[in-house]
Amino acid sequence: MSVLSAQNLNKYFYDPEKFHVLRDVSFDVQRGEFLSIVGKSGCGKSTLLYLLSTMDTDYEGQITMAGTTLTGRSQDFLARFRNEHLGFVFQFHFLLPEFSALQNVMLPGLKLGKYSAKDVEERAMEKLRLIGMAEYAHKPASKLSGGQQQRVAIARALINDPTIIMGDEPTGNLDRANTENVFAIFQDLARKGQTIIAVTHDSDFAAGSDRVIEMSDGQIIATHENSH
Ligand SMILES: Nc1ncnc2c1ncn2[C@@H]1O[C@H](COP(=O)(O)OP(=O)(O)OP(=O)(O)O)[C@@H](O)[C@H]1O
Repeated sequence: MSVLSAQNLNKYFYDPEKFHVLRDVSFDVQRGEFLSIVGKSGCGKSTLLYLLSTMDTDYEGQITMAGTTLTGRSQDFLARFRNEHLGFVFQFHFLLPEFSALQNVMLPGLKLGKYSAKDVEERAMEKLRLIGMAEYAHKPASKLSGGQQQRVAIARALINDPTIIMGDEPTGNLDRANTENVFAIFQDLARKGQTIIAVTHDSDFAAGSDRVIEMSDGQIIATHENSH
């Protein structure tokens, strides 16, 4: 079953001249699929992810996610939708340094307003356990290593049980050992049925996902299914 459908996405920048950055991009993502988006620097990967994340609404075409048409919706609607349905893992973790790992993971859960603070805390601990970080729950984020911080960022992305996890270079700032660790967490999540879409430059990361979309000059030029 398709959980995301992008239809004929076109996007232009006007800086300083009109630049056609996404050209008729269409694809579907199935529930539980682990999808990588690859391509040379500047081909439009991050721009595409930004559209899919509902953060950029200035485009042509249509995006449907979890049965909901997102194109043409108000900012309030999209903010609520993001909180409920999407989890984000970026190249830089953007944790609040003075807050503990647990508090950082809890924040989007408290913001959603669906569960009591006690329930959010229990859920946050469960997510930290899932990614092997429970023993660091009460440490300030600033006292964790880069790899540990990125794992906490993954737990934070999971707190509201998102329909889709979106990653923009989720291992881009990590050394080899931490890259492998974070990738193993993504694979484990995918095996458990989590839908993941990640932009990556890491060919090993892409090769370990279920399907790879390759972009060039704002277009999809190839799609490969990986057999594991
Ligand atoms: N706000 C903007 N205004 C004008 N041009 C932009 C803007 N953001 C990105 N671009 C241009 O759009 C193109 C696509 O950028 P994008 O960041 O999506 O590429 P990318 O494939 O993610 O690259 P990288 O792998 O280096 O992150 C590039 O040529 C970039 O210079």
